[in-house]
Amino acid sequence: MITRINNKKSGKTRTPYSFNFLKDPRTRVVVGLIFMLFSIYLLVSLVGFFFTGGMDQSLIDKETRELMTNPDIVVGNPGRKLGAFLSDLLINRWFGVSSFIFCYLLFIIGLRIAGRDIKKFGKKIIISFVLIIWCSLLLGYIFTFLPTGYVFPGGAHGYFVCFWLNSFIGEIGSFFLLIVSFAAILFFGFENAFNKCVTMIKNYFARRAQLKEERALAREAALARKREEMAKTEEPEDLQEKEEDIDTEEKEKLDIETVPPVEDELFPRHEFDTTDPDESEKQELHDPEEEFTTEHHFDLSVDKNPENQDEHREDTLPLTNDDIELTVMADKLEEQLTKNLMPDTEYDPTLDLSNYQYPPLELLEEHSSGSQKVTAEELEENKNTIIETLRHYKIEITKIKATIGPTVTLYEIVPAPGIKISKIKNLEDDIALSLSALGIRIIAPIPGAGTIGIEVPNQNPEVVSMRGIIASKKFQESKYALPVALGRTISNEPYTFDLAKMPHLLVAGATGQGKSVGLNAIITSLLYKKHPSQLKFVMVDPKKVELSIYSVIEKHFLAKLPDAEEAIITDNDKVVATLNSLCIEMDSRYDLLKQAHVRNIKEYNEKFVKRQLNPNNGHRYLPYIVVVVDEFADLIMTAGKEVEQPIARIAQLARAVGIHMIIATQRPSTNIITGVIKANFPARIAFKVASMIDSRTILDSPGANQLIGRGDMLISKDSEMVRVQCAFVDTPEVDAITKFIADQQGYPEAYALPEYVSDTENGVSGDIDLGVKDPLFEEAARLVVNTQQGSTSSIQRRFSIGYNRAGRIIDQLEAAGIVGPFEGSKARQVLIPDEYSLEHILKTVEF
Ligand SMILES: Nc1ncnc2c1ncn2[C@@H]1O[C@H](COP(=O)(O)OP(=O)(O)OP(=O)(O)O)[C@@H](O)[C@H]1O
Repeated sequence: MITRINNKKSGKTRTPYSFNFLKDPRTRVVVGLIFMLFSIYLLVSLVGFFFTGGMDQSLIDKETRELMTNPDIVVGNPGRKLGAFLSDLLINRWFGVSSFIFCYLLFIIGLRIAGRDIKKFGKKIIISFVLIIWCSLLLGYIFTFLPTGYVFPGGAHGYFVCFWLNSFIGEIGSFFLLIVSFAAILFFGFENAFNKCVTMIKNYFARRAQLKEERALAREAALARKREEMAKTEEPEDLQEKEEDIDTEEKEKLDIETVPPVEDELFPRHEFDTTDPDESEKQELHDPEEEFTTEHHFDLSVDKNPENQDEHREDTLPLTNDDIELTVMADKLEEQLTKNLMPDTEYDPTLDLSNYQYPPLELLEEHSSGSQKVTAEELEENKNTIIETLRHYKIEITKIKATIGPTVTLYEIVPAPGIKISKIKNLEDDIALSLSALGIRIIAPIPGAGTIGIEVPNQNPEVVSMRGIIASKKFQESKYALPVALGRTISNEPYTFDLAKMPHLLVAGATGQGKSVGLNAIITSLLYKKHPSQLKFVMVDPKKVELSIYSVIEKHFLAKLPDAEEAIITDNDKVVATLNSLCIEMDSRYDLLKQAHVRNIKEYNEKFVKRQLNPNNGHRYLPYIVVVVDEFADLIMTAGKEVEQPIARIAQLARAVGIHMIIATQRPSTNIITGVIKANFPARIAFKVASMIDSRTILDSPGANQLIGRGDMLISKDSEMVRVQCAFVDTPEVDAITKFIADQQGYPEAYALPEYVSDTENGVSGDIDLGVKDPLFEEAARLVVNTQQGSTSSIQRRFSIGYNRAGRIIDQLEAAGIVGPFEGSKARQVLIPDEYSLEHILKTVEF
């Protein structure tokens, strides 16, 4: 075996050294042992030198040959002649006291030869030599000013080099050189320790400053309480006098500073679900609520009980009862503070991808239909036909007004007094026949207008370009959480809405009527307005072709299961797992909201951005999640209840936590759009459907069957129905947008949804394989040590993983000796005090 080490002199070229003769492991062990024993022998001799060196001096000064051969010469060093000789050589003539490092060097070389793997062996050797030289210089420098006996602490090397240095750059110059070289050794040789020291010092000062403020605050609070109590018990006339007494007395004693009142946000109150054993574990260990309660119900008279005082004495200096309590309170505050020390600046979720560019408008095309506008003749003709047809049925009208839309023109009529509205409504088909046009829709009356509307399709419908809608002021200036620009209304107004308010969408339409274009319009408008950190899509596409176009933006905008290969889900089994995983995500988001005492994702994220929520407690910035299911019918047919249930659950609950669903189907029959689904999707979009029954299924009213197709749609929400011409966005445009996004830097991977283990898999997972280290093991270990909380649920929440996996990680942490065993309702004990010790364990832990 040929091993190479760094050449110590140049540090650049590598000189081979051969352990060929050590090929036999037995030889290696023996030689290694010799080195180690010799290092111990040397250590004993060096130590002995300090006791016997003076006496031995005259003996070893004799000629070496005589010293070695004459057995009558007896030296006092425990290593006898050789020991005395080597100690004198190393300490006095070479490097002084720092020669002790040679013992260490020999020992680790011995270990290495014996076959023990020593981490960073080369670095250790180099650092040892550098330290030998540096310590020798330091001692040489110090002892140029101090008298020495028979020992030169810096050795001849230290003495002579310093002597020369002092003459060359002076004592002060030498001093600075030593300091600088020491810092360099620390920095290059002990980089981790150096950085740790710097951060520790910084943290220490930051903590002290804040602690001082909080201590003063706590004292002030206690004082105020005492005053209050006094006010209750003392006679009014004595009160003022007493207060003054307390003020001066206590202030002198406690050195009170006036500080602003505590803000609740600094210590967010956490609530825990006591039904979850892990949560109660956590509660026992670090329940901020409990700490709060302790602070607020703090009563100076409580601890008159000597038993309680004893309890407190463990961590306080028992001066007076008041002092005991104040110190306990201050300690609790300190504990809180260490957990809550966070930077002052607001958290910027977009910072990870701060160079992200939103897609420019130029990627969209202008689908101009040129001269295809409604002509005056067409208007006049339609107007006359309507009047004549109605007259034919003895319906007189007093006024008619036309509003030209992109696909249809709305003729609003005001019937003569006494004409029943239902009569006109019943003539719908006759009027359609007279106008010889498909897609006539009569709105009787137009809500709020007091008129009757007749929508007549234009001979040359206009294509509404997505570009114009996205460019519209209404969309650009919208402040919606999830802004969607969908098309133009009958009066040519851009139609926009906030998906977050819908909160879910059901989209139906017969094949080829514009459903896919509609979905693309919704998705692209979101892509135009949202940063990747704010929005994630979960895309389900059983048809495998409709949404695949978005696969390239996986690392920017898509979310998927941790083990999924494709971000666009096409497999029905995966859909079930994904929907259930979304339910877990929903539940964990609810937990977070509950802990943060907010009602919805908007408030939660606002609080998080203001750094009022501590990421160490599992808090994280929550992106909105939009689930798009294209062809829901396929799913229901194959997976039935398995998909219906989670969809219904998400639809019922997910609004507050920012999960929204858009499900589309071309078969709006009642066995697909079931009562449960319908009840939970109040907002619905219908493209043209085949029959009135279909229209009723989707909209609860007829009308969708009378649409003219090609993006003509009815949107029903809040019991209001709007006819909108969907904006047209062509596949090449979507391609350009996704490519523009995909070409930019994204996250390392798609947004990971929590792992979902189905019940059937659960059965198997009983025998957890502890032999394979979980990929999250190290990160979880750091989390546990940093927060000093060993609970499964915090791991589950922090990494958005399933309970089983989090449990397996906790078991592995226990096996590695990082957390203690399961203790029922109590939290597991964290056995490692700090990250530094942890890193050491992580290097050595083996599975
Ligand atoms: N908003 C629109 N404006 C103009 N033309 C449109 C619009 N929407 C759709 N079309 C036309 O209709 C065609 C079919 O649209 P689309 O692919 O969206 O139908 P679909 O309902 O998704 O059909 P399928 O269910 O079979 O996928 C498009 O290729 C386009 O020519």
